[in-house]
Amino acid sequence: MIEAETKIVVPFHDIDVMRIAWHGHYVKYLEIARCELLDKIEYNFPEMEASGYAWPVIDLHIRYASPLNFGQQVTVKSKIIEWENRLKIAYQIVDKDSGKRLTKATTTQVAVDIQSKEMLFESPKVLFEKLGIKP
Ligand SMILES: CC(C)(COP(=O)(O)OP(=O)(O)OC[C@H]1O[C@@H](n2cnc3c(N)ncnc32)[C@H](O)[C@@H]1OP(=O)(O)O)[C@@H](O)C(=O)NCCC(=O)NCCSC(=O)c1cc(O)c2ccccc2c1O
Repeated sequence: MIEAETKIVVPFHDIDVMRIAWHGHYVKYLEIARCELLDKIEYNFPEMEASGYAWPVIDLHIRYASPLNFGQQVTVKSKIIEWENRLKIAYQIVDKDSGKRLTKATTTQVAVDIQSKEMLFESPKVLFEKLGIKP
């Protein structure tokens, strides 16, 4: 399945009074990783828009198992785990050096027809084509 690995160094402007990454910033780390993953299948935002579908995030889950520290080098591993009816991506944030798992997360996106603004209950053919899978 399609996977990506994205390097992030926890920046000073993301840390809180405990010198760990504030929980809200994780959404950006996932977004950066997701864009890299979607670029791999050439179906990131511009291609989605050109295909006639918006893909809003409708669900997000994050398990903050261990904190991310200021300056820590981490790898966000992302992979597509569902595509038939919705686009679900699973993430693991691991320490770059030790490989220790720090965070688990998932996001779910659904296709919305840009013209009609209606949600599709089955993913459009274009996603299957991008994934190299027969619908
Ligand atoms: C809270 C924790 C310190 C608990 O850790 P602990 O290890 O004691 O707990 P668990 O046993 O449940 O383990 C958690 C997780 O780690 C896995 N694990 C444990 N040991 C190992 C090991 N040796 N090797 C590998 N893995 C291990 C274990 O399996 C569990 O994983 P699962 O996925 O299986 O569940 C710790 O969880 C922790 O520090 N978490 C990070 C918390 C964090 O960074 N949160 C975000 C920043 S805090 C923040 O944003 C924030 C916002 C606010 O608005 C606030 C407002 C007011 C006050 C504070 C705020 C605040 O802090």
